[in-house]
Amino acid sequence: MRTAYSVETVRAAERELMARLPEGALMQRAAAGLAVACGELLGRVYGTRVVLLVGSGDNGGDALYAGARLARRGAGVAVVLLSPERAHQGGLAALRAAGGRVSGDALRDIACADLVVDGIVGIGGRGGLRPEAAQLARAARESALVLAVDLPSGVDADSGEVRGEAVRADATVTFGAYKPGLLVDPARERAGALRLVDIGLTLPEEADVEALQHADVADLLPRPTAESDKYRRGVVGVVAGSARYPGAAVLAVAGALRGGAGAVRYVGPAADKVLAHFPETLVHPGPPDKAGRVQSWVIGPGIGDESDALAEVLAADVPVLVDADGLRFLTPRQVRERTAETLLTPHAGEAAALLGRGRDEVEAARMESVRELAAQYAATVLLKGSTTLVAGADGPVRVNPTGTSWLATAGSGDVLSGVTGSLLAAGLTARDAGSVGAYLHGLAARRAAGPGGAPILASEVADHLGAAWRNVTD
Ligand SMILES: NC(=O)C1=CN([C@@H]2O[C@H](COP(=O)(O)OP(=O)(O)OC[C@H]3O[C@@H](n4cnc5c(N)ncnc54)[C@H](OP(=O)(O)O)[C@@H]3O)[C@@H](O)[C@H]2O)[C@@H](O)CC1
Ligand SMILES: [K+]
Repeated sequence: MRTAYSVETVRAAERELMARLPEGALMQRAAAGLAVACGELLGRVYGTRVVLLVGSGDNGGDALYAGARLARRGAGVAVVLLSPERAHQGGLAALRAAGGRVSGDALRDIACADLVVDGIVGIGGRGGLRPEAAQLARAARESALVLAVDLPSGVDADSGEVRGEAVRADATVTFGAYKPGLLVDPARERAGALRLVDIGLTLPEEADVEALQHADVADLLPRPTAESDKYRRGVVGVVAGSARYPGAAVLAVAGALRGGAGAVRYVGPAADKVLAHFPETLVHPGPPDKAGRVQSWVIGPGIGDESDALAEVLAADVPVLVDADGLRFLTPRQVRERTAETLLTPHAGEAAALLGRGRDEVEAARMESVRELAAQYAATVLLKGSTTLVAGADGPVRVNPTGTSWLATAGSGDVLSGVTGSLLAAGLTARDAGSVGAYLHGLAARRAAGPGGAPILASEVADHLGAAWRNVTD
């Protein structure tokens, strides 16, 4: 599991450790790790040109000490001081002693640099870059590799929000723990390749944000045993599609058949189309409460105005996943009254409608939005997007690390609903089903898109779910 911790938690852990170590020891650890990462990014150190952008805090201190190490190994190091009178004095002295110099012409030095190190601001930052820093960051981006110290300056460490301009880095070296913003867009996209330098912090067991990795997913995936039959493995009921949108039914069933449940029961008007594609489906014209037993329901993709079916499904005492059209008729009260789990899977536009705000506001503040929805509905919420998030009423927010922008294609959400609902039927909690479903779905899309990337169909994502599953468990 990759974990991330809020600034408050990281600061508390730092204080606790600093009290036990000689002054400056933590910064030296950070700087040593940073210098190694700079060397690796450059390929060689001797004879290279490095520019440090240094702000008024300890983030700049890290950059200065790392710069001193690089200068001692033969790099030409120039520092641009954004706030000369407040720069870290010890770091500046160390850089000078190692042969580094203060830049007299920032833009010219940046134009000749091989590497620009962004030590403008770290976890003490507020808001986007100030104008002078923004200009330097743009220049750096145009002419050199950019490595961010702890965080790309200008991004919010806790939420991943970018309010104004921010550095766009090729790589980010972060200290002690990943910060939530490094895993969540829009900030994640500014961070480039991530590297964690261990500085010896002791962190709480429960993280603020976590991202499943292959091994975590392999542990969570349902596995049939010798005693399993199709009913014991779970039956997922799918209420999807309509005369107008029969394809949504086919795609949701395509996902559900590959999500680990023993059987898929389709309920709705597109049974013929579903059977034509997947003869293994059990079908029923409805209503859902007459369709037979299921261990979970998926409702919503392409159902149009079928609000009666929604009320019936929500009245069932099994986990329910509500997606797409199903979200249009949902009230917080209906969900809060349920005893079994509910998983809502909106994209940003649907989340915005549920929250009564603009889509852009949700995109800009994804973490806050998903947490707020989960609290309002007392449900688990999977917010789809470039970094899909899964949040419950409490506990860490899960970030999906396997997403790809090729997934932004019609019908891919229907496939996700199906596979995730199937995992619910197989007995996973809503948090696990949501995060495992998103993980497999993302991997399947990457496989469908191929190594170089290419447009994909939602049905191809479904076709690759089996390969994604094997990829995780092999
Ligand atoms: N603690 C430790 O043990 C360790 C800490 N470590 C390192 O320290 C970093 C945290 O250092 P920090 O607390 O000094 O804050 P930091 O982020 O450098 O800057 C804050 C200053 O920036 C300014 N400022 C604010 N917003 C701004 C903006 N948008 N644009 C421009 N400037 C802005 C603001 O000053 P202002 O101008 O507002 O008065 C404020 O004073 C951390 O990220 C890690 O790298 C490592 O060495 C490991 C050990
Ligand atoms: K930084």
